[in-house]
Amino acid sequence: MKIGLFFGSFNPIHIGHLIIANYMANYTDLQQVWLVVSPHNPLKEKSDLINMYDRLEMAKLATEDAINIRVSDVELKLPQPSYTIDTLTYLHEKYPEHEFSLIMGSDNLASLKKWKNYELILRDYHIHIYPRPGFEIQEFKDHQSITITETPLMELSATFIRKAVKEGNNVQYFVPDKVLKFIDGKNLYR
Ligand SMILES: Nc1ncnc2c1ncn2[C@@H]1O[C@H](COP(=O)(O)OP(=O)(O)OP(=O)(O)O)[C@@H](O)[C@H]1O
Ligand SMILES: O=C(O)c1ccc[n+]([C@@H]2O[C@H](COP(=O)([O-])O)[C@@H](O)[C@H]2O)c1
Repeated sequence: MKIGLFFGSFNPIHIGHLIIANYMANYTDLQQVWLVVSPHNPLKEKSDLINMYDRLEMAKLATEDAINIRVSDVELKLPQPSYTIDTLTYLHEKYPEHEFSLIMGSDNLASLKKWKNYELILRDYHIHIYPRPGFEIQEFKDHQSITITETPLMELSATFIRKAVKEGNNVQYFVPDKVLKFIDGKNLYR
């Protein structure tokens, strides 16, 4: 099966992520998208990161009824911080029957050279890029491993949502209802 891996902290998952996942899972040649919850992105501060089990749970709640979208907890069991090449190698060995590729925003493509063994990622895996405003696709544009998609965009960030919740603002519709209830029920991000 052709599976697109969408890595993120998902702190929390929001409709910006879900629009990308749905587009990739249902409008491209990918048959499934797996949301891979990263305990700790090697290039990000850990400061306002809530625990990985709550982030995993929210990703699952958000995609319970989704078509062709699954959530993977693989990085929760691997060493931290989570280097994408290590996760790809692990998945490739564990599921030889699947063909894995990556789903990545143009913001991440712009900093790909800082990733561990990025040349190996580019050599061995296909990458589906979606545009992020402010991050023009320049480098790697014509690389054989890169496909640029026309994904609809919703410019929302988890940072915006965390700040809004902290300030007592209403984030209904920015995250799915089940995620909103989970955040309220556990008093997260206050
Ligand atoms: N609104 C959005 N539209 C498209 N892609 C997004 C959006 N928000 C985040 N992404 C992408 O989703 C991936 C996972 O993102 P991540 O979980 O770090 O979320 P984030 O909203 O960017 O988080 P934060 O604000 O905490 O940095 C990243 O590659 C990021 O570029
Ligand atoms: O492998 C790396 O070196 C690497 C460096 C930076 C980011 N990543 C992964 O990319 C994913 C999305 O990154 P971000 O910055 O949008 O949160 C996240 O899950 C990280 O684990 C991976």
